[in-house]
Amino acid sequence: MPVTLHDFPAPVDPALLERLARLDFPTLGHYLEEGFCDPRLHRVAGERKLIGRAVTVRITATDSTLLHHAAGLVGPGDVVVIDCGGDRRHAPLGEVVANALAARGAVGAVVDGVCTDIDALRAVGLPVYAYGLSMLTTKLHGIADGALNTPVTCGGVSVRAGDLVLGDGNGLLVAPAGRLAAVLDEALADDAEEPELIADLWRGRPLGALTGATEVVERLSAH
Ligand SMILES: O=C([O-])CC(=O)C(=O)O
Ligand SMILES: [Mg+2]
Repeated sequence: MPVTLHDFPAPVDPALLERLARLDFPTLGHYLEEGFCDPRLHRVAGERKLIGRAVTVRITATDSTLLHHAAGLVGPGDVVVIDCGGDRRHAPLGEVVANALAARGAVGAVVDGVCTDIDALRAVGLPVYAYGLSMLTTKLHGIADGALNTPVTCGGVSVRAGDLVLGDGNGLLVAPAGRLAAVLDEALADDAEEPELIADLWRGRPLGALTGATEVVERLSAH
């Protein structure tokens, strides 16, 4: 099986990125159902919010040769999404790969597996998401299998090169730009209204009265 190399995706509209960056990402959880990664795939390093364009790399369980190659091709705003073929034992990313990505302007990495060098990774500051940590790493075996920028699976979600990757301490969402753009106005409006909602709660208004839930429950329970 050969190694497959596809082109890098088109750039993402900077205005969309700028508006998404202002959003509290879990607000999207009120509007979307698809694209949320398995919550066990969590942030292990990099406290800042993650937002960028997916570059996908599929490697085999034990061999990260293609990832090392791809690390020299990524650019500003990229998020490297690494499909390890389901492996959760061999870490393909640690201090060196994280520095390689950060040095080229990449804004994050997502490993559908484990990563290593956790203390050094935290010092790099690049947001990294993984299922966990491991001392056992991948090697440069040069196995003739793997793909760059073809669809991969990450956290149970299908990821295409060019999808947007949004992450914070709550988890990860991967979606095409259009799907996010379609709900962004409403989500930003929700965020803007939230301080007033919370202030009303402290003024003594019940949550169900403010959201309409109490009226629904009364109707549903009426005989
Ligand atoms: O080098 C690798 O393939 C994994 C690693 O330990 C690092 O990135 O520091
Ligand atoms: Mg290392």
